[in-house]
Amino acid sequence: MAAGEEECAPSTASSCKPGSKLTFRAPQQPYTYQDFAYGRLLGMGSYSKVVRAKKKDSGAEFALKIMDKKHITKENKVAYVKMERLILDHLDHPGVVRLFFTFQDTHNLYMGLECCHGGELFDQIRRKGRLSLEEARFYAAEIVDVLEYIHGQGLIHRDLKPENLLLTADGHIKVADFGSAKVTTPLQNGLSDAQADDKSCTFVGTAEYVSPEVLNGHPVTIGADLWALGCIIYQMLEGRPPFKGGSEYLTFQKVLAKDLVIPSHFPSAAKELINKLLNLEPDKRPGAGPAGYAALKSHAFFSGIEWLKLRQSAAPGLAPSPSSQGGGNGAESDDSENSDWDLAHLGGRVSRLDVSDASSPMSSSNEPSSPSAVLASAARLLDENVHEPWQKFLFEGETILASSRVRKFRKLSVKKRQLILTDRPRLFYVHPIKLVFKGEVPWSRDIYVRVENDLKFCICTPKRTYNLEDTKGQARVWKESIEKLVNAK
Ligand SMILES: Nc1ncnc2c1ncn2[C@@H]1O[C@H](COP(=O)(O)OP(=O)(O)OP(=O)(O)O)[C@@H](O)[C@H]1O
Repeated sequence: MAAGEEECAPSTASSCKPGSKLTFRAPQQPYTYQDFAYGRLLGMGSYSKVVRAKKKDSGAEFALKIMDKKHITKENKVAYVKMERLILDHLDHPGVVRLFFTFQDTHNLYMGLECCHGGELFDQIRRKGRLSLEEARFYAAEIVDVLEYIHGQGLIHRDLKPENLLLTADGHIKVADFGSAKVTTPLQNGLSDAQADDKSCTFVGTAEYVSPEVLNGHPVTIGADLWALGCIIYQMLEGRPPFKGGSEYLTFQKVLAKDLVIPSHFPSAAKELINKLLNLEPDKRPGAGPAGYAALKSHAFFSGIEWLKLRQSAAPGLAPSPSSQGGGNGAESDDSENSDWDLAHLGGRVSRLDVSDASSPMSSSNEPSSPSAVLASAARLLDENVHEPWQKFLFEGETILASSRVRKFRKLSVKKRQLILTDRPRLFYVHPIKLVFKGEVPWSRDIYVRVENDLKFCICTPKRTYNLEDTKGQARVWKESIEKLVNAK
């Protein structure tokens, strides 16, 4: 079979006929993970790790998205992965993250993506508190520009949120994560939405950005992405999303009721646009009506935007991550001149940056050997406080590996708890003030952690899912810490 051609597997998510040949712009390559040197962890998704990687022979740099095959199968995400691969292969726009190649080995699937050094828009909002009108206008315009393209290609993203809007080193927006996308018109590569699990009427997306019609089970239209755009513009200007309850359920109630307060400091054009985008009727949102995108692009909020020169114009400056303060343009640190680009470099860092796990080919003899050694650093990261108050809950010889204050959600209640992970291993929570033992997450090799964003995460056990929020935004560190221990031999 020629490079770039792949046989269409019978179970593929696309509608192509089994046995027919697909030609990919981003071919499946015979690479192995040893063909790359690795830099820092760029991000964690619910079923992937994304790490900076450099091809050893060419020096070309990528964001390598690594997906554990077992996890994907267990989580029923096979269709999502295939969908994302086919869509990224098809899309060709400066505002969409480019896919260059894929490869696989026994444990993992890999996607070689264009690396977005500026990180997530989510982090820019968090670091700056809120964005200025000019910054918000620029980012919103770039999002509109790329949405017009995506919708014009017959696709609906369905999970637009600041975590999926990445930034290049010079601060331009790139949309990522097309795993939840819906195809409304079959693509040239044969992809249609004839997925086994037709998701057109099911809830897909993230609570804070999901539109009311999706919650009501109506078929999704491009209006769903325009609703999310309204939420994102609000969040850029205010620092938090417009609909946010104490739990997912309460967030949904706010969305359904359009329980919205637009802050008085918003300029009137912003207020008006947000209100229009958050119209309860999807086809009344600007961009979704008969006038198409012209109605959106000509709105007063975008006055002064030169739509055809957006990508050539100077983007807002990036706020650096706290760890890279003091140098550069705000793009994430660990630049190629200074970093080691090898596995020892990964293993030498705290577990947050250690993207390998014991069962994957990313494991290396350079890694600290004992789980405690790896996790000791994570524990420091999670909680600067001494572990003194929690000692009374430990068995003799038991050591705390990680501990931090969390909010624990169950049904409609929210409780403050201290979550504690030990080397036994044990994972339990206590009342942080009364110092009373409150419960334990039964430990098993089937535990895994789903990260929703920096704050929110779920610890999933075969019998129960624990919905938690780390008040210091260390959800990803919890995932790394717990799963590292689960996978430890
Ligand atoms: N090309 C890239 N360049 C830089 N960072 C990236 C890139 N792609 C992904 N990331 C980082 O990795 C994170 C997870 O990636 P992605 O959203 O694609 O994973 P996922 O498993 O599909 O996630 P989700 O849980 O949102 O479905 C992103 O939020 C981002 O921080």
